Amino acid sequence: MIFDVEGGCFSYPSGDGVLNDVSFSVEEGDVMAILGPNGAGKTTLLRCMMGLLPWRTGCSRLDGRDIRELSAGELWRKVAYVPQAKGMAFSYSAEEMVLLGRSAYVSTIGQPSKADLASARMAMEIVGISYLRDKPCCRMSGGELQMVLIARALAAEPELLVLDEPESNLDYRNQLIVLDVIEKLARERGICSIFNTHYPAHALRIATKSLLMDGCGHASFGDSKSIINEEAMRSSFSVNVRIDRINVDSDVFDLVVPLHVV
Ligand SMILES: Nc1ncnc2c1ncn2[C@@H]1O[C@H](COP(=O)(O)OP(=O)(O)OP(=O)(O)O)[C@@H](O)[C@H]1O
Repeated sequence: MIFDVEGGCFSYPSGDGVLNDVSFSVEEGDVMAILGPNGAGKTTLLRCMMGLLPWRTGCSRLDGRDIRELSAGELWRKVAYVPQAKGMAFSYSAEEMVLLGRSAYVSTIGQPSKADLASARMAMEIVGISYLRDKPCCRMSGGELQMVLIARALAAEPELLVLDEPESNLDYRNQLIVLDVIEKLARERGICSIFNTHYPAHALRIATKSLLMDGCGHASFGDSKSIINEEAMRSSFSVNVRIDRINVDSDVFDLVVPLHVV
């Protein structure tokens, strides 16, 4: 699987250009982080790249084919979207919610098959939430719901997962669990993920590639360790940062410390 965007430009009818000539490419096993200040266009980019908003110029391609040429079924069998886990009014149980991820495979009048149920249960096992099977989504914590939404996306057996700020609103433990799941899916199953984040340290922790937006619609793309540097962070966020590394036992961690506003 190769997913790429070439020369993507977009502006809302109301205003200025939000995205100017954005290009990137990811493939099986990659994890890509999208970083940038508030309002830089991260969510807009996610929506444009999946075809939910129309590129003014440029295109998104899946395995070399412009996604506008693909049927909805062809696209959504390969790409799954994980929205932000903001409280949910649905009284569906976790299992029912995860089964919705099979909708690309179930006809509108059909019932989920045994294979659909098996896929849903496997997805819950992969993200470690089998114990939540019967819990109603409306009574879940943000962390539990985030994992259910990731499992729902996985139930579709996608090749590309697109996640909108998957670690926002989560405590330290749940942040690490979500990051570990994304990293493990890439490493063990080759599932590529693209995620928006406000945490550069998270990008350095799990993202092979990063796209850093500058607030004027432009973006730099490349290996995370080369893209996320002190100068680029200062230029993009107008904040001085210190990036350092620490060794803990045999692991190396990148620290990104915001120092002060420029
Ligand atoms: N539906 C819309 N109509 C018009 N302008 C919009 C719309 N949605 C977003 N915008 C504008 O587009 C710009 C980019 O918004 P977007 O939500 O993509 O930024 P973001 O980087 O995801 O921000 P944040 O980090 O705050 O979530 C902002 O100036 C925003 O006000």
